[in-house]
Amino acid sequence: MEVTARAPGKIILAGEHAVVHGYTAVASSIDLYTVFSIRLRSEDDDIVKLKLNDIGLDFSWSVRRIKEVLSHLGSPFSSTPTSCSLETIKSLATLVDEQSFPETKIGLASGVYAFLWLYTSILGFKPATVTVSSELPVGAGLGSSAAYCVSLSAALLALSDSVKLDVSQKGWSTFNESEAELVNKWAFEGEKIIHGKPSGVDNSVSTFGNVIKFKSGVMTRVNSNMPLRMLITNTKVGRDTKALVANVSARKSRHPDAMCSVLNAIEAISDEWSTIIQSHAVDDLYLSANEEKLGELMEMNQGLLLSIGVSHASIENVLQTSMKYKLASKLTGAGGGGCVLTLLPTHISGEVIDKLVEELGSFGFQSFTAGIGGKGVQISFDHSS
Ligand SMILES: Nc1ncnc2c1ncn2[C@@H]1O[C@H](COP(=O)(O)OP(=O)(O)OP(=O)(O)O)[C@@H](O)[C@H]1O
Ligand SMILES: C[C@@](O)(CCO)CC(=O)[O-]
Ligand SMILES: [Mg+2]
Repeated sequence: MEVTARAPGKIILAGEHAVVHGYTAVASSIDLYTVFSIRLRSEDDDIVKLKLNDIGLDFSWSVRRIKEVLSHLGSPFSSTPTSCSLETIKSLATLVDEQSFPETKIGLASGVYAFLWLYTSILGFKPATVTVSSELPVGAGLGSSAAYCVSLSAALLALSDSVKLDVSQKGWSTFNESEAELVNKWAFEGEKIIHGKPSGVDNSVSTFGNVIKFKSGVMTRVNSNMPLRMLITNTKVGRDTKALVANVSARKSRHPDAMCSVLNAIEAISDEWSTIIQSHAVDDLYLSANEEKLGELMEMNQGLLLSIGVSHASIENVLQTSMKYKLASKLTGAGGGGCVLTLLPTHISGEVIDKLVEELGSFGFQSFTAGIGGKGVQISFDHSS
C-alpha cells in the first residue's frame, strides 16, 4: 500500500515577520500542493530511500546506519511532537554528509534533516521509499517548507499507530480536528529545523486551509466573504527564510522602540484586513471601496516591510511596475526576493493583466494566479500495489 499526502502552500496577506514576534498575521492557503508518497518496504530490505524530485536529489540510508547514528536518543521515540535538539541535528548532518550532499545545494540540507527527524520520530526505523514533489517554487515565500513538513507529517502519521484512518477510502480524504492538530504540531517541529524560529502560521494554514488569523501561536479561522484575486509574481531571487527572520530579530534588538511601533502598525493592518474580508459586499460600489482599502493596506504593509529590512531590489521593481497600472503590491512570506502579491480588483480587464504579466516577464519574473482558500492537508491510500 502507498500512502500519499498533499498539503497546500500559502500567501501571507498581512503580517509576515511581525507574527514571529507575537503580532497578528492573516494568511490564506493557495491551490498549489506539495505531495509526499510513502511505500513501506519489506523488513529485510533495510533501506530508507528519499527522492526529492523538485531539487533533483536522491538519498538512500541503511536502517542499520540510521539507528547507529541516532543511538544516543534511545528508542522507541516519543509519540508526542518533540523538538529536535542541536546535538541531534549534528547527528542528522552526519547522515546527510555521508551521502555527499552537493555543495551548491547545501542550503537545502535542512529539509533533509527535517525529513529524518520526522521520519524516525513518527515511524521509527521502518524501511520505505519516500517521494516528494511540489507545485510550489521552493524557497520563494509561498510556504514550501510548511507544505513539505505538513504533507510529510500527514503521510507518516497515516502509517503510524497514533492516527486511525479508514484506509479503504477512495480519493482524497481529510483528517478530523484532533488528527489535524497532531499533523500540525509535528509539522511545526519540522519547520523549526528549517526556519529556526517559525511563528507557526505557515504550517497552520497549510494544515487547516482557508483563511486564518494567527497571533502568538493561536489560530482563528476567518470567514472570507470577498472574492480575492492576486497575481503572484516570482522574482526568482533566492532567499532563505531562516536568515531573514534572524535579521529582523537582530534589527529589533538594536532598535526595540522603533521596531515595536512598526510591528504594532503591521498588526493594525492585519486586523483591518480580516475585518474587511469578512464583511459582506452589499453592492459593486461597496466591493470596489473595500478593494481599494485592501490595496492601501498592502502598500502600507509593504512600506513597513521595507523599513524592517526584508524588501529587495527585485521586489521594488515589481511594485513600481504594478504601480504603473495603478495596482497595489506587497511581498509575501519572508521577502528578500521570492514572491510578490498584486491585488487584482474585480473591475480590472484581462488585457491590463496580460500587459502587466508581459512587462514583469521582461525582467525575468514569472507571474501566475492561484486559487485562494480551499482545503488544507489531505490523504489518500493506493492499494493497487
Ligand atoms: N519540495 C521540496 N523538496 C525539497 N526540499 C524542500 C521542498 N520544499 C521545501 N523544502 C525545504 O524548505 C526550504 C525552503 O524553505 P523556506 O522557508 O526558506 O522557503 P519557503 O517556505 O518557500 O518560503 P516562506 O517560508 O517565506 O513561505 C528548502 O531549502 C528545503 O530545505
Ligand atoms: C517570515 C514569516 O513570518 C513568514 C514566512 O512565510 C516567518 C514565520 O512566520 O515563521
Ligand atoms: Mg518556509
